[in-house]
Amino acid sequence: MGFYSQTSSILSNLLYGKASLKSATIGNSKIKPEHKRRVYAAICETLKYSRVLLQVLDNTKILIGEKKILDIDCLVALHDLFFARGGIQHDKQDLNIKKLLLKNKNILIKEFERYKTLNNVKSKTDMQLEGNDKVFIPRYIRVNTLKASVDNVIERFVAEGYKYLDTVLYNEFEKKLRSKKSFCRDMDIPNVLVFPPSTDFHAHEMYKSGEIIFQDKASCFPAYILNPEPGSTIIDACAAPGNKTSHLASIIDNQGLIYACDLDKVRLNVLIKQTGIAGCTCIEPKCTSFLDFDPNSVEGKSIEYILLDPSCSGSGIVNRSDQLVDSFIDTFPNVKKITYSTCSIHTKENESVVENVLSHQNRFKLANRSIVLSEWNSRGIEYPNQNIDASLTKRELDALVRSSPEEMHTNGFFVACFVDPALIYQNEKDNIVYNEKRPLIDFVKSPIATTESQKVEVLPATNDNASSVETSFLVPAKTNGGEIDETKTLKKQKMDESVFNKKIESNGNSTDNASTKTNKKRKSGKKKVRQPITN
Ligand SMILES: C[S@@+](CC[C@H](N)C(=O)[O-])C[C@H]1O[C@@H](n2cnc3c(N)ncnc32)[C@H](O)[C@@H]1O
Repeated sequence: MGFYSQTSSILSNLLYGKASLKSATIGNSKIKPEHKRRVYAAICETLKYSRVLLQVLDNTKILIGEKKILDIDCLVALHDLFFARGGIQHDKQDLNIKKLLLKNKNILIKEFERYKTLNNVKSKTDMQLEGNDKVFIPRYIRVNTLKASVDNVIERFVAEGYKYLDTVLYNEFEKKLRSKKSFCRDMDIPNVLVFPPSTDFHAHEMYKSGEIIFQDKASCFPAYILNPEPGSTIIDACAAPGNKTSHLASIIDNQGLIYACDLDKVRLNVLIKQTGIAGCTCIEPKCTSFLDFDPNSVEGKSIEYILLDPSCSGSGIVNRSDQLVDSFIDTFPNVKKITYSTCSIHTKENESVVENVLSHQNRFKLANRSIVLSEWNSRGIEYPNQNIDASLTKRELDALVRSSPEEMHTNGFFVACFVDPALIYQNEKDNIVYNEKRPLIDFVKSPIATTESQKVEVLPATNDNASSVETSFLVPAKTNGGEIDETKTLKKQKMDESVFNKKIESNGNSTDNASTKTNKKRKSGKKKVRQPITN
């Protein structure tokens, strides 16, 4: 793996708030010991100037039309171009990044000089981020309402000596959650509690019993926005390790049916275990690509809601997300609402995907801001676009939800909500953003790879590492840079496969808990023996 690819992947984790500087560099076993200090120094330096680097890159628009390189991939090399004595490093790796920057070297330097003039920069220090620019991400806990009420959980924490603070807004978290033993209720998402970042509840009884779940606030957005009613039939399309699945189960109060699809058996195994601990009884796990779910089968026709939360950033999905969403939207006849979410901050994986979806089909429209976290201030952003006619309007951008560590104190996140106007209730029809003018463009579908290349390595499925599992999937998995040892991953999956199949077939304890039981919508009272669909 080249130096620039490796450092940019680490940088991306840091900017998303998914790792600390030390653990991502000095404590990172994937970096050769002799390179650790150099990587650490490069990251520190680049982070210091990240604001100006991003701004210059954005202003030059050199990434427009660039399919494989994201802005974050260029930051360390751009830092070297502007600040390092020898400029961009000479070696045989990272050719694409280097080619792009060197081809545009003059434009970049000119824009950098313009930035300095406009911002009255007198020395390098004027361009550095200040100490108070560092991000503050609290420890978020979702109360699992299948097992406990939020009031009861608050009471129990108070009884343990925690100080409950009333009505704290997200922009006051940093100021008010200074004391280790203070906490508050989140004002945006029901049943979410907010603690200081260093809080660790891994050993807490309420965590072990599944009454509280570690889930970043932004990761609660999709299920909350989808808001299915009890009795609904839902696909959680990229479900593992299952935080959003258990959130959906608690929203429908276990009444209904959730097909939880995931390609990765190991991760699906974690989902089965975790949703079992959480007391979910309305989940049917399927070890399959969601694209293999037959929309015209009886099951397919019953689907009303879809939560689509694919892997993003470097996992290879970047140029396919639009097609993935599109293939879902086109096919399921009775789907009325779909959320598309990513833990990415890149417009290519977010706003551009939404634009593509709206440009290639006519059935689904964007749900209006009024039903998509209307009070949330961080919305869709403008993005480099070659096709002005197709670009999202201000109202459409306003219908999208974004979140970032710096501004909103959560991990980086994005959500769009699509609705079928013909299927939603009459009184909800004002909640749609129509854009009649958008020209429809034929969608040329290219084959979608849905197998090994997307699989990511996970930790063993134990209750104790549930939060690490959350971290492991949030950390973008670079497949192109060799950060993941595919052979190891596959071996591990093979080993876990037999355990998984045994569990499914025998309807063992944890499987039982996670399986579909009483479902108001299902007429037959018979218990179905679930079979994983394998590819
Ligand atoms: C971002 S993670 C999902 C996190 C999950 N929604 C949660 O909240 O816990 C993406 C997941 O999508 C799965 N995946 C990727 N492509 C898929 C496909 N075509 N069908 C089903 N699952 C897929 C990956 O194995 C990975 O577990």
